[in-house]
Amino acid sequence: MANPLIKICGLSTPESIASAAAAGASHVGLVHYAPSPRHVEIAQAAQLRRAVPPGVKAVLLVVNMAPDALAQAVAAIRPDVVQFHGQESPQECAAFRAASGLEVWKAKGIKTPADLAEAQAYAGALDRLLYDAPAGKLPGGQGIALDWSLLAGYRHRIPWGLAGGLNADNVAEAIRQTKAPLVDTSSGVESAPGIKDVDRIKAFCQAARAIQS
Ligand SMILES: O=C(O)c1ccccc1N[C@@H]1O[C@H](COP(=O)(O)O)[C@@H](O)[C@H]1O
Repeated sequence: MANPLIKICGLSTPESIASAAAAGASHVGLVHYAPSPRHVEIAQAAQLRRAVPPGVKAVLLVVNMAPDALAQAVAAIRPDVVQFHGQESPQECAAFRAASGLEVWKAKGIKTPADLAEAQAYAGALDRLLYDAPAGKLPGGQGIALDWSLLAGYRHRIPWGLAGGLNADNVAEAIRQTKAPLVDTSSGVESAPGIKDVDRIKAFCQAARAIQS
């Protein structure tokens, strides 16, 4: 199995972006969602985006954002990828993808086999589906894992990734069970909500790459 891509999300300082890149992350995420402890304003996100080194993709995470506001945010930040993490429909994702020309991901909360089957309706509308635990108080960033056994052996209709409660201690097992081609973490590499920890980022990336089959 090839090494999975690694996304470290919820970064809010140039130093944490540099740490994630140095540790081997393929993607770094900026959260623009006011209720989140990882929220960054547009101007700050645009500055942080300039700190993302070549070869690492910048992901802008948004939740149910109005199309005009999203277009303005994208124009200012210039992300490589937009990750929708709310109730955005396949039609909305497809329309944004066609209009922006950007790579588009959509996170879906998965609790049952039916949820997983329903998520495949996004095939054709996206570049990647991201499976997460179902929304709680926040739509994501909750540190809660989904039941990985749901994904074991599943025939996905679209490129995908695994999010939700991943950390250095469990990511290897999550990859072993699910064969995830991309793993995504936020709260699992923090010392407190919104505060990224360089050593945890390093340990996560090492553990994600250590798996062989
Ligand atoms: O990180 C947040 O605060 C957040 C807020 C709103 C939507 C999504 C958010 N985070 C994303 O959720 C998944 C799982 O996060 P975790 O590893 O369980 O903390 C991931 O894609 C985060 O980027």
